Order: sequence, then structure tokens, then C-alpha cells
Amino acid sequence: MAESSPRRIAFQGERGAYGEEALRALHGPHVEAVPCPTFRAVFEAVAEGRVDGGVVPVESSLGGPVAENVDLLLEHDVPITGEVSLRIRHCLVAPPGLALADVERVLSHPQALAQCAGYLRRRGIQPIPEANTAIAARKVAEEAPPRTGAIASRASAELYGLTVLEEGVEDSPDNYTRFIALGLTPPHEWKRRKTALAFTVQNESGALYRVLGAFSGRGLEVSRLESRPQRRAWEYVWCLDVDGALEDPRVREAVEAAQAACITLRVLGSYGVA
Ligand SMILES: O=C(O)C(=O)C[C@]1(C(=O)O)C=C[C@@H](O)C=C1
Repeated sequence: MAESSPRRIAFQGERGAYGEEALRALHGPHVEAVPCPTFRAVFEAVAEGRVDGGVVPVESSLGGPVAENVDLLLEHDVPITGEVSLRIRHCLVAPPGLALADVERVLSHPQALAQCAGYLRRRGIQPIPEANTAIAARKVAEEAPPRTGAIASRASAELYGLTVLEEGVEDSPDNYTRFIALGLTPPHEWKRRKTALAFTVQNESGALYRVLGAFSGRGLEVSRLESRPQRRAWEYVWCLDVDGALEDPRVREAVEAAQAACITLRVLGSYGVA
């Protein structure tokens, strides 16, 4: 029997990016990882069916929400189908020959720079934003700008022939990033399930309270509540994660009760957490 071609899963950046590691953690080794230049390109590739699925970061335990991806989720009609939390261990990397004491600036993704902000301040190293950690590593390797390193993964350093000057340069060992799967459901053994919602409420006293009450009144745990600006001033879209699958009657009833207290409510996904 002819072998079918592997499923194609998009991630932002280049080989060695944390997004690629998350993609492997969710989908395993037998899918084709498709690099995209931007997070928007990942969403568009999934929405237009050019790939089977995608993987993007949505929140860092140190740096906070990856707001761009929360907004892209609201903009596109692509379901969340899984989640994994990755321990992010950053390295200060540089072309061979550049000593740690001589590094004056580093390129990296803004989230990675935020996660290492204290370390960079202490060393007096200037952070320079780049589209992705792996792109930063490749640039430093190919262009060797003077006295410049990158904050990236050990995998990126190995791929692009860079020296790891210091490992574990994030400001806390409790540095995790939550990645979500879009489109194709990863074949994973899930630890638990959760449901992600986006909703809007009237600007009036008690509106948000009534939505939250639909969950707390049924003993359900809301693990995240975040607001994103709408295009009109001081009006928000609320993003809420609740523990439990939508097939669970308690969750379904809570979502229906919440809906009655909302102007709009959309289920972004009901999925497994690895
Ligand atoms: O730059 C990368 O390698 C990414 O995968 C992006 C990203 C992010 O956007 O949060 C992923 C994990 C880390 O938190 C740092 C950067």
C-alpha cells in the first residue's frame, strides 16, 4: 500500500524555533513542520486549508499573553484543538570566537527578550527585537554583526553553528509558554480538557459578574480571563478558559447560561491539554 504523505503543520519562524518544539510535543515526529514568516501567516495557512494545522504560542508565565495571537484567534475562524505548556530554557548564543564579556547586544523575539530582561539589564546587554528566536540565531550566524549575540534555544545554536555562551538565562526557572494547536487535532493522550470562549457584555454593572456566576455556580474553574480591546474605544472582548469539555453537561449548561448574559459568545475550542 502506498504511504500517504505526512500531515503538514505550520509554525512561526524557522527550524529551531520553540514553536517547532511545541509542534513536535503535540503532533509527534511524523508530521511535516511548515515554517511561516509571521503568526498571521500561520493562521491564514490553516484558514485557507494550505496546511492541516498550526501551532502558536498564546501566553508566557513570565512575559504574559502573546497578544498578537489572541487577536488573530478572534479574527479567524479556526478552532483550537489542543494545548501544551513548554518549559522555555533560553541560551545566550553567539558566533564562535565572540566571548561573553564582549557581547553588547542581542537579537531575539520580544517575548524571549522580556523573559530575560533582568539578565540582560545586569549584563548591560541591549535587547533588539527580531521576528523569532530561530530567525535571530540564523541572522547572527550568517551576518555576524559586531559584538552581537542572540537569545535562542540550544537546538537553534546547534542548527546554525553558534556557541552557547550561557544556558538558562531566563529570569526564573518557572518559565513556561502555553502553545495551542489550530485545525488538525493532535494525536495526544490528554491530561484534562478545557473550553475556551470569547464574549462581549453590555457596559453595565454586574454584566461580567453574571457571566462568571454561570461557571462558579456550577463548581467549574475559570483558569484564565483576559480582555482584548475591540475596535471601538473602551469596549472589550473577554477571553475565558474554563476547565472541562463542552460535552460535559455541566460545562454545556454553564456556557448556555453565560450566553444569556452576553451580547455575543463564541466557543474558540473545546480541547485536550497535554
Ligand atoms: O521565537 C520563537 O522561537 C517562538 O516560538 C515564539 C515565542 C513566543 O512568541 O512566545 C515562543 C516561546 C518563547 O516564549 C519565546 C518566543
